[in-house]
Amino acid sequence: MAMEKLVSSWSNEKITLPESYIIPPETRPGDQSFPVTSSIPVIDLHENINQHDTIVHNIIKASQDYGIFQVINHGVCEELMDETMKVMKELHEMSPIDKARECCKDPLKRCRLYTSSNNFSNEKIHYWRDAFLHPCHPLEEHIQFWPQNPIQYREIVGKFSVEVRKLGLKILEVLSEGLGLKSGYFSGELIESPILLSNHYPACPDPSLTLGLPKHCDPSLITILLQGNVLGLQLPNHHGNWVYVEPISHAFVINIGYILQVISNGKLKGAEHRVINSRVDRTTISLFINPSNDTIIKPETTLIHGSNPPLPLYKPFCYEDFRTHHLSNTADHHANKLAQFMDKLK
Ligand SMILES: O=C(O)CCC(=O)C(=O)O
Ligand SMILES: [Fe+2]
Repeated sequence: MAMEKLVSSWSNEKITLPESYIIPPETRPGDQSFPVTSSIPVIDLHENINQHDTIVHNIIKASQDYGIFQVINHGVCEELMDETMKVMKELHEMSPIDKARECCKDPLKRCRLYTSSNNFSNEKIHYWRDAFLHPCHPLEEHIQFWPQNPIQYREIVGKFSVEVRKLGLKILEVLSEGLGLKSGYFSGELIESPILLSNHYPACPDPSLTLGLPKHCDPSLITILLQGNVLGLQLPNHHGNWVYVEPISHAFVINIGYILQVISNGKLKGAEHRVINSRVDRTTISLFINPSNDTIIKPETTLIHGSNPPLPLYKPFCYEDFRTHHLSNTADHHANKLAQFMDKLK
């Protein structure tokens, strides 16, 4: 990708918004000031304070009702969270030339720096974000292709990826218990390819006209998000009105993705969300717990039997095919091709 296309490469000098970043009126955020919701559960994972059964109950209930919740006392070191955020901000603030050098070391191109939707040249409208992603497990296989600048990148982001992945697996274990699946259900190829992604939304001259990301549901089992302290992440409330997810210091936002929605045969709900831009920079870091490409995704048999009527809501599909549809969906959010793909499966 040409580095000059990154929003961060040109947005400082621009005073007016380029036409191609203006979202059509139907989905444009507009001038309204959105409320910050207080309904999304904040779950304390500290086992000495909360009974294990309470944690299982709260996580399952939040995943059924909202598909999203926040966790505190999650065991990831707060200092490491701050350092990782600092390193990521430094990375996005580097010059385009330095970013090109540091972010493109992987000959297989699994480390990727891109802007908008990853399909920039085919989009009608662009989103106001830059993104950097790479695989993060097993660490020794991938870390050699990560940036060497900022100087601490590999060390800090490596530690962070390991800890956050562990947290993700712990939450999946709680979910499997709550769904009545056997211990260790979420293992092997289902969780084999976690991706670390950092989104950077540079300060925007008019956040009422742009979007950082359109409405979508993550193509993961779950996503663990560190959203920093700037408002941006939104989801529809029970009335269908957009509300902000509250930034809570050192909490992680946990999203249920489409893949878990399918495996649970609709018992858990993938959370739809979008990102609003801000007049100040916003950087976020997500870890997506993803299956490997050739994994066949389908509703778990025991969960089909537990449904009423006991029918699968989704047909089996290959994760790689799903990813392809997901990417084209984000590129052209009017066509909503992913929704079509999911409908076809029913
Ligand atoms: O940056 C955020 O707040 C959320 C990002 C997101 O939804 C995504 O990358 O899928
Ligand atoms: Fe997302």
